[in-house]
Amino acid sequence: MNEIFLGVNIDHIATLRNARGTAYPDPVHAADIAERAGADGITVHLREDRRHITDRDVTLLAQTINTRLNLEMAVTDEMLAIAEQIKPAFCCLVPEKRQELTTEGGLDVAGNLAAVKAACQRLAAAGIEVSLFIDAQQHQIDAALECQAPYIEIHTGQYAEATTPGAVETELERLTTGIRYAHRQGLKVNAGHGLHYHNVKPVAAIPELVELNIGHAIIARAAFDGLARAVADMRKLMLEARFGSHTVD
Ligand SMILES: CC(=O)[C@@H](O)[C@H](O)COP(=O)(O)O
Ligand SMILES: NCC(=O)COP(=O)(O)O
Repeated sequence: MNEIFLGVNIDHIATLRNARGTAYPDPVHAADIAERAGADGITVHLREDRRHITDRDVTLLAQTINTRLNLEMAVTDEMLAIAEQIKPAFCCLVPEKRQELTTEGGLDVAGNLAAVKAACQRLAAAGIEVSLFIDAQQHQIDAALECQAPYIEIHTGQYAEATTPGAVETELERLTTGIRYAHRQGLKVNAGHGLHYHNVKPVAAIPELVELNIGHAIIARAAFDGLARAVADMRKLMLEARFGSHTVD
């Protein structure tokens, strides 16, 4: 049974900082705490409107973290140029609309094949591992294969927003089917969006998954329990789901 890795998204440390325009809390400090608490990677979403993570944050994180940086970004020349300059370990290409509160769905790779394929080639040429943030739909998975992206990240938002046990089960089955299909095609499969302490275990238990990227719920829990404890508790749940509770201290 393979390990399941935790990418901690620290966007909303920057949301709190930007709320007052202070220098604190600093995402660079948050990344250090998260890594020391067990994060296997740090994820940030550099949005076109810089509503939270800024270019300064991405530059300093790339220079200071000890694990690996996963830069989420839209498929634009501006962001591609930033990625080529920063050279994060990973770039996750995500859809973006200025008016959205948060990411609302997966990237339409199938409908934008030429642009996404060109972006993947540009990032690969810069030595960056590319992940495509997509819904668990076969045609999007097939399009990701056509772009020769080594990774995909399956959008778990609909699963997270399901409100009845039946809907949760239906969404989990849909995720599992897509993840298994993608894995069989040779893709490395991550997942994320909307995962929290009460819905993460069924997703973490899917054996074909490599990594979960989780942010909002961890940062929210950190407001009460501290960031180190919030990260450690999430990682413990994930490992329990994958390996059973007897193996996690
Ligand atoms: C792509 C994704 O699902 C998350 O990384 C999300 O985009 C976090 O950023 P926001 O909270 O600004 O949406
Ligand atoms: N790609 C998902 C991510 O990085 C974090 O999403 P969320 O946990 O903040 O919803």
